[in-house]
Amino acid sequence: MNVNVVGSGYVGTTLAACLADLGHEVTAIDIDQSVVDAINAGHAPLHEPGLDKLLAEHVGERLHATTSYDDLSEADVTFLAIGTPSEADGSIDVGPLSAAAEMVGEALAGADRNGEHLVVVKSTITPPGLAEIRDALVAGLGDGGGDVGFATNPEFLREGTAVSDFQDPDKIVFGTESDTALATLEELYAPLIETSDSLVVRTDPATAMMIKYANNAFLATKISLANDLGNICKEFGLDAYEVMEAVGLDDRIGEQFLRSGVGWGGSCFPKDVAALIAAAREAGYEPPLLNAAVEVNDRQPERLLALLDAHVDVAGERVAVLGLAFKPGTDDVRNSRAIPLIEGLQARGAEVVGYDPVATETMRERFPDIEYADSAADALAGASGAVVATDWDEFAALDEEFDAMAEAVVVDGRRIIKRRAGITYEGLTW
Ligand SMILES: NC(=O)c1ccc[n+]([C@@H]2O[C@H](COP(=O)([O-])OP(=O)(O)OC[C@H]3O[C@@H](n4cnc5c(N)ncnc54)[C@H](O)[C@@H]3O)[C@@H](O)[C@H]2O)c1
Ligand SMILES: O=c1ccn([C@@H]2O[C@H](COP(=O)(O)OP(=O)(O)O[C@H]3O[C@H](CO)[C@@H](O)[C@H](O)[C@H]3O)[C@@H](O)[C@H]2O)c(=O)[nH]1
Repeated sequence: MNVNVVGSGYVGTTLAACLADLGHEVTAIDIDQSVVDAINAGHAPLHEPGLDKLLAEHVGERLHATTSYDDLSEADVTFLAIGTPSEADGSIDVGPLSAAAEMVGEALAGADRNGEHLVVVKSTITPPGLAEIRDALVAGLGDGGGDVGFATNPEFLREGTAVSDFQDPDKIVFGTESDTALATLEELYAPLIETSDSLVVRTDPATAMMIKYANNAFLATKISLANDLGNICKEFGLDAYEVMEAVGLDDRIGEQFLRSGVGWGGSCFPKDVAALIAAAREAGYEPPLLNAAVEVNDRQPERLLALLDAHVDVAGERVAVLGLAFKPGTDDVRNSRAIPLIEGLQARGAEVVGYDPVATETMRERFPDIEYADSAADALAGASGAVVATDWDEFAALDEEFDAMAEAVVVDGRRIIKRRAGITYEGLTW
């Protein structure tokens, strides 16, 4: 099939590359010329393992990128993969997605088309917010929208494993309101459905989006519960990892997303949980459990710093922050737990030095004035304390690097550092 993907961020670029890999002709559209240039040069505009390889394989063949909406109507399907960032009250800013929907409508209006053109919302948007996107599309179409369909197809990929998550998902959710739209999405995904064990969920557009929010709310709350229990374990002098490993053996609970520590960050969990709370509140319901999940998460960085305070007064001292990305495998620092840690250290008068294997430049945009080291060893040299915000594998191998610290106090927010003689080691929940 012939497909447009509007928006070439983490989701859009992965979607475009993976659809090309499934055999479709794909046009990636983004308003950012540098993003388009990177894709056309066969490079991912962001750090995502496996994406460069797919782009190099398909760019110039079945995949190309452009800033122009002019030829959009030649495709059968247009995905919207635009960001839906948070507003101050937690609700999402639908402006960019709305604008893109209207631009798609305008590009489709009156154009010669081969049967129904399906516009699919891939972005995460609350069920009540969906109407605004449809309205924007209809406004763009004007009188020319007779055979344009509207659907949702929420995305469940994780950053750092986006390509493999897309290629082998647990489930694929189609939110459609006509047989034609459902048939189009099933044809598009057919190669993937045939080759993977993915379960297909067929529902309406709003329910599909609620599934996405419920999924993320459940996972974020699961981690917060692990953190709440982990904090209790720490007070009792027990190891939360030993406890939760055993708890996870229960099939009804499952072993994943029970790793306690400095909490959940990233572009999705904080934003999506906040958006669901805001939309529920707007609809007249205040969700106590989701509010508590956020509260537990917000407190973890300060609990970590309190453990550091118990061993060293960091005012005027050099303190290393190991890991800046919100999780390993990505250069994304959106809502990274490293951010409140850096802010907390700065508030204590510490001289912060950050290190991350790939996220230094993205964090530099957020904190231009702290020092950035080229290696964990350089960050630790002369430091009077170290805090661990990201569980990059390379941190597990750190050993004699701690000997170069002025005071070897290490507070681990991710249980990645090996305890050894000569360092004062504190785990957040163990
Ligand atoms: N990042 C994830 O892991 C993930 C996973 C699942 C779902 N989502 C959801 O998917 C959506 C996209 O997330 P993302 O992280 O890929 O966003 P992103 O911010 O990385 O990328 C968005 C892209 O859209 C482009 N853009 C903005 N307006 C445009 C327009 N009018 N026309 C064309 N391009 C335009 C931007 O230049 C940018 O490159 C969000 O709703 C997010 O919640 C994200
Ligand atoms: O046991 C765990 C698991 C994760 N985390 C943290 O939780 C955050 C999110 O991790 P993860 O879910 O792996 O990454 P994301 O890329 O944010 O993916 C989530 O958000 C995406 C965007 O909506 C969804 O598509 C995915 O299904 C969902 O897992 C990170 O800060 C992790 O460090 C923990 O603290 N403990």
